[in-house]
Amino acid sequence: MVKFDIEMTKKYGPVHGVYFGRQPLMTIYDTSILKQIMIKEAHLFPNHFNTGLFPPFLDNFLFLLKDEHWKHVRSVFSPIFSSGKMRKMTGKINKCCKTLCKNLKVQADMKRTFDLERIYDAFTMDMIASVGFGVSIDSHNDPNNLFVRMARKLIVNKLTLGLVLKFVAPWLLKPLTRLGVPLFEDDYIHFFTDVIKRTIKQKDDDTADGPQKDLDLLQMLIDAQRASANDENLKRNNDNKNNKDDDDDDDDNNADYKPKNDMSWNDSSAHPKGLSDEDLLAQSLQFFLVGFETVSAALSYLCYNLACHQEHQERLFNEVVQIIGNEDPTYDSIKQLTYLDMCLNETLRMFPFATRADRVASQDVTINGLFIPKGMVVGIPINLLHSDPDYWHEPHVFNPERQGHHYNWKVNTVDPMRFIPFGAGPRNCVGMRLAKWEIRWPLSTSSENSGLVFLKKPT
Ligand code: HEM
Repeated sequence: MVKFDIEMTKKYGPVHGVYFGRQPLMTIYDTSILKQIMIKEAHLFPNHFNTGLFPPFLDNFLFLLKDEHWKHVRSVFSPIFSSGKMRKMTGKINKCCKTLCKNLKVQADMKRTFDLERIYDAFTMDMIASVGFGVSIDSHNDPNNLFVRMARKLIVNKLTLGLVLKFVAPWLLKPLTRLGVPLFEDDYIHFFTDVIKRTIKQKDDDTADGPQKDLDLLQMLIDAQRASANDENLKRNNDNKNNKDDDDDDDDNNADYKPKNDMSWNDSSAHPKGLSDEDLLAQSLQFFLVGFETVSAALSYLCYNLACHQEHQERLFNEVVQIIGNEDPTYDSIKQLTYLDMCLNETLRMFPFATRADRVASQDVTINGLFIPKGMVVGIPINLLHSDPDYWHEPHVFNPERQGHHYNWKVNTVDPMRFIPFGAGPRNCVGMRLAKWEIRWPLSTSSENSGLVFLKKPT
């Protein structure tokens, strides 16, 4: 994709067009225009492009929601990723990391090469099951577990008759469904609906005995759903976001971004109160859809980079030993691992999972002299922005130092729009903080006693 973007940009300039099916798509490789689209004039580009490649029961997931519905669900959803809430998951995350270390040690003791990506894939599955749903599994050693099988079905999103029809002849979906033709696989939907119902029931039983200590995202989502059903609670929920205790770190690249006029998070007035049950189901399923491959791939790429660069790996190892030692990492101790953060950012620069982002123009608009018609999809070539040699010296070299303070893009050395692995503006990645913790945590656990694997440069 990046090769295609480079060739198109060379041939046709920083603004050029392609078609996605019948949908025209304008790729823009000009950071001053992108800043307007994603941040300053974000209210004119409020939505992502729906390619139509998801089954209908996933159309309600945040990434695809539009306008007021999106605004409402996001305002309910984003507080569950605050640092205060993350801290409450420490026990669960440490448990998954211990399972990971145990599995890595077994492989290392066998003294032969193994597929690290498969191990991180299983670890990410365990994390989502535990942090997302409060379900404790070891999917590396128990790949046939029902929860794992259902989650994988959801992630793989097999091409079904329904999906093909949704793309080429959507008007056929309703009559065929009425005739009972099986169009989509839906056993995993029934499975997760049942998990949610049981969690709600469990939650009601637990609250009768007092508040719970160890929370998972689904429980928080249910809390948020209930709170949002009542204006007073919703206001309190949103006020919490400004509470320093609850949200006290600056993981958010867009932390200084203040939503403009009608993009305000607190505006729930324009949408009916509460989250519907479909919203709740879709938002919990999205932990897999957007939180699985992204985290697993970033972890694997980070380890690949460290394997290829022993000097960086050793510096990171020393930092972990010095700050964490043989203790279990905590939210606050991991925050002190600045070199780890630099290595992660550099990895996300080189290998951004989302090679492209997009926005749809909600009306005719002219930005810096460029006319963008209503309905036009704007393509944002993240990979190209991260790898242009005019801005990143030797872009394909892993150089964590360039992510340090003296190089920091925040102090103008590099335009901030040239490092957007999680997107930018109000429509950026809502799970960014969780994602970064899920990646940093296992690497902070790799101290001697818990089975550090010293990686060898791949041959
Ligand atoms: C390394 C891991 C991840 C990367 C690189 C990543 C990247 C992205 C990107 C580029 C976008 C589009 C942003 C934009 O258009 O400006 C996005 C959106 C989103 N991400 Fe992530 N993501 C990651 C992990 C996660 C996780 C763990 C979750 C949640 C559990 C998550 C939830 C979402 C959601 C819900 C959206 C849509 C937000 C909206 O439309 O309001 N992501 N992500």
